[in-house]
Amino acid sequence: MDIEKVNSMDFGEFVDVFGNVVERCPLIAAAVWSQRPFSDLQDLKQHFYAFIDALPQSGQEGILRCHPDLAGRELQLGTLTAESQREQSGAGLTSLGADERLRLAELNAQYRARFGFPFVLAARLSDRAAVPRELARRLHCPRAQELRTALGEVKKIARLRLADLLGIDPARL
Ligand SMILES: NC(=O)NC1=NC(=O)NC1=O
Repeated sequence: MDIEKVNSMDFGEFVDVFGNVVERCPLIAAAVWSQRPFSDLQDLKQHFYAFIDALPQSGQEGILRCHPDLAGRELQLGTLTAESQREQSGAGLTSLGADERLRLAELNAQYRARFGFPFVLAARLSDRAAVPRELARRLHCPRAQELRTALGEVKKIARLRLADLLGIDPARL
């Protein structure tokens, strides 16, 4: 998909296509649509990032809270979005042993208890061994730093999802 096609989309089509670039936050795509026309595909991505960066902290934390836990209840219940299901299974999180799943659940609970939002990481850039390691490491970070780190992961997820939707290599975004 090229930038002319993106710029030609009406509101409904744009949100249908890009509404889950940020997990369960179609409002972001709705807001980005009003910024068209985009000069190129990188500019489109930058507008998603700029919206996230411009939010007050409460809004940024709200974005994190829209993310399902890694290897959590939604994965067990099969209620993940298609993108999240692909990302989590791609990281091997659908084939964890009971002890691995329990350890992740415990770490996720500790993380959420400490920060008040869920642990977010770009699962496609990680794997079943790295996820608990990263979670355990980030659990001890200062809150302000951890919020920045988590939003950075949201942007990585968004870039990979955008690249999929546009049919291009993520390195080009
Ligand atoms: N809590 C999370 O990090 N969730 C997720 N990361 C991904 O890459 N996909 C998800 O659903």
